[in-house]
Amino acid sequence: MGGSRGGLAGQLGGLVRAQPRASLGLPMLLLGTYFFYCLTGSCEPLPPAAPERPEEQAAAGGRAGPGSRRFPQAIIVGVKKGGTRALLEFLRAHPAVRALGAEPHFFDRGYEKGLRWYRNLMPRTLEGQITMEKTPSYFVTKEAPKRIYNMSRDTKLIVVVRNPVTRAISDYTQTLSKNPTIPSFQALAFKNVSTGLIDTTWSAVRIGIYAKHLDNWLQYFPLSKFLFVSGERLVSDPAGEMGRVQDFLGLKRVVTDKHFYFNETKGFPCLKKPEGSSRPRCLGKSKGRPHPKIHGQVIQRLQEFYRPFNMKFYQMTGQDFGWD
Ligand SMILES: Nc1ncnc2c1ncn2[C@@H]1O[C@H](COP(=O)(O)OS(=O)(=O)O)[C@@H](OP(=O)(O)O)[C@H]1O
Repeated sequence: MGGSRGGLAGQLGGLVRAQPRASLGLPMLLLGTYFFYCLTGSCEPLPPAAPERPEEQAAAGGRAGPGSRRFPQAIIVGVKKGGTRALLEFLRAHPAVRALGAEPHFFDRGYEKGLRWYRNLMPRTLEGQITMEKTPSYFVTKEAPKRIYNMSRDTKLIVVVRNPVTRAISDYTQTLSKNPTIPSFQALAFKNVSTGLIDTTWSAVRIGIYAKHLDNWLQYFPLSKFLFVSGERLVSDPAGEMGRVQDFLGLKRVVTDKHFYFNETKGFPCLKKPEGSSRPRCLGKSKGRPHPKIHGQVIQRLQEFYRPFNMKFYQMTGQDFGWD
């Protein structure tokens, strides 16, 4: 008996003695987990949640809307001045697409804020809906492919491309509108006007060397993850190009020619019923603005400069964009 009482006491004693170890061990484990969590950048304070759409707020009686915030399954990664805003707005007319309106610039300028911060920016989606965002500068950001791959290797990537010469002029037009005292287009485009040497360090020129940038992306993503949208066809045949985009995203072809009309004043296709509105709407004044007149010889020289890069790009993508 005594032995068994001793045994019981011993067992109890063992438990009692074991307790301080357990009570120290658990906080240590929690602390360790927390530090590991912080090291991965996940414990930073979250930004305010993305604003809900009015109809979501109403449906939830003024509280946070239904659905959940997810990482985008598809991103419009480029190119600047390619027609990325038009594509995003056309996609938003699809009920299964929820897209962030502003450009988050997460994978180029805001990566240190962490993936949770990024996800929290996204609009809420319901089952069957996809989340999207567009930031055209990702296409020329060295680190972007790796960062997006680390978020999800299944991310679908859309690139809207446009004749690199027209794209460069469009880019210059935008800079000029913000700063009217900048040098002329030709002064910036050439290193030496008399020899016709192009200045490839000027971003308006560099962005248009699509083959070089695509090469960087192909180190991480196979070609099957990309869709290349023709910026020219997005203007001349928006419904046709949108058909390809919806197929690529695995969506029903809901956005069709019935959604568009050509606005003569704007000189561009516009949506009959944009997202959240029953009235027709064209893109803003900064989209589709007149370009300054550039000398024919300057355009020709640039066209020559881009030709080999364009050929390489057609070869890489298996698509002839008809710029040459
Ligand atoms: N439907 C429609 N309406 C208006 N504009 C249209 C449309 N479709 C394509 N585009 C072309 O989009 C060009 C701007 O491209 P982005 O939206 O990619 O520019 S940005 O990088 O986001 O600043 C813009 O370039 P600019 O013409 O130089 O202004 C347009 O040519």
